[in-house]
Amino acid sequence: MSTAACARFCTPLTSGTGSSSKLTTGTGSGSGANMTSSYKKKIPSNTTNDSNTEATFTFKLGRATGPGSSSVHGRSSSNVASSESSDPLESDYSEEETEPDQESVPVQPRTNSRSSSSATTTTSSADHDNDVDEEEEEDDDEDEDGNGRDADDVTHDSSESIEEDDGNETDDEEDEDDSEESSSVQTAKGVRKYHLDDYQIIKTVGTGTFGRVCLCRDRISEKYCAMKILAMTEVIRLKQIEHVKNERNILREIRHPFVISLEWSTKDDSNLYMIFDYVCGGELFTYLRNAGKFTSQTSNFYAAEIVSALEYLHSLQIVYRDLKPENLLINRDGHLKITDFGFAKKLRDRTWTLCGTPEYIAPEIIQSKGHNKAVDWWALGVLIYEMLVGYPPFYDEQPFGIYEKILSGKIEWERHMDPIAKDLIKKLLVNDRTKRLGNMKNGADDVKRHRWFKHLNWNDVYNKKLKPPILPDVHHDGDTKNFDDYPEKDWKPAKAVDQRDLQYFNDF
Ligand SMILES: Nc1ncnc2c1ncn2[C@@H]1O[C@H](COP(=O)(O)OP(=O)(O)OP(=O)(O)O)[C@@H](O)[C@H]1O
Repeated sequence: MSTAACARFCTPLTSGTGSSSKLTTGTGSGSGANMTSSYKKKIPSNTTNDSNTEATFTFKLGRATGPGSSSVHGRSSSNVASSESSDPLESDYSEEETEPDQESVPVQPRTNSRSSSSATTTTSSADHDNDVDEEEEEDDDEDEDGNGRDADDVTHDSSESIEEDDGNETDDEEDEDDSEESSSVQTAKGVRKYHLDDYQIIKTVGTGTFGRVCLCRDRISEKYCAMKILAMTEVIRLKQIEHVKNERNILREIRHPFVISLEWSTKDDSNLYMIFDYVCGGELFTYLRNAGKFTSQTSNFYAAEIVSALEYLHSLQIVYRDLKPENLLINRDGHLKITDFGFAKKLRDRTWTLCGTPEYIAPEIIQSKGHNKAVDWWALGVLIYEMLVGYPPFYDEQPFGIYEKILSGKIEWERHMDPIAKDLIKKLLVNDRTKRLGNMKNGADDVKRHRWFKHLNWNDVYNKKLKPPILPDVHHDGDTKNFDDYPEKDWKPAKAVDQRDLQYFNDF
């Protein structure tokens, strides 16, 4: 999330940084959100372009990143998450095999507006050659990956993964200590008693729907960290309790070189806190908007690290559901860290929650068919396209228009696009998820064996042996130049919740 990323975590601000969005929940496909807000966002100066251009964004569903969009650099995308019940705990009813079309789906708009330098981010329509592809091209069936395997030849197996009865049940025992503002945690160096006061808050580096993310410094280890602060009142109001608990629970379970590491989490009467490693290079989104588009080689590097992470998450039956450049941070060493697990979910079967960001939503989510890890492979196809072209394949001013385009299966291709990358994108953006690369019998292996990745040694990818195409301009581990500035005085202390509401977070 970034500035505009005020979607799920919208701590009340008095002005400014994008969290003052007006959010109205609606029903239906998620296009009914009325969310208007605007703010100014400044792209950090040390990325590809050095100018600190300011741009104003309007929050709405969908992001202004389409071809020919006047604000092609900006993104006003929204996260959408469905929930129907008036019970704030029932923000995600996927455990029940609810008839999907019975759902009424209040929308959690996400406002990931982004700005970037106008000098470098204009997507030229001149090199955007509208060669409308009606799903298949003549050579498509002949396309084989490096191992002579054609995606469509792979045994189809929608292999639904297993959804847990309740993704939050497992932690009750361990959580006894975590219900206070301090807790003891076993670390590599022994047991450490953590306390919120151990962290000196330095600066806000990001905002979200329920709060903000701050750079802070651990007074004990002197390490820089990122502290995500979520106002409980907002989490309850937006019925995102289960999503937030999912996020914490899943993050506690996972460890991967390209996934953000959760160090500790706690709460007080007003807020939930999650402490992460601080990733000082900023968002991939910023680099992409400043560059306009990435080369095939650069896109390949980032895609490979994401494939490695998705394979890992899916092996744990975790579906991520929010893949997009805003949620990909670049570390000081140039490697990726996937952040924001607010929509991640442990699966036992399909899930029905409408969530994600319009441009990256898979058709089966729009159609309320129930979805599984295949949605992440779809989003990977969208992401690779966006990296190579500079804007997403399905774009419209309105979310409904985006959804129509996603369902139509039509993609416009640039004439000079790398044909091998194009082949992979086509095999990921397959509407029928049982035929989508990554979601068939061989899982992620089918993606890894695609010709676009054939030069890669996947162990080298995992071990960060590939040379990163971009090294962030960072002077020290606590450098914030790659993030926007947020007026700190705008932050009001979150209201304390009463004891009854506090119980919702007993196991946080
Ligand atoms: N570990 C981190 N290191 C550095 N910056 C971070 C880190 N985690 C998050 N950020 C910054 O804060 C922003 C918000 O974080 P995140 O997306 O996790 O919050 P969110 O509240 O879930 O957002 P949203 O409401 O869009 O879902 C990120 O986009 C990023 O710019």
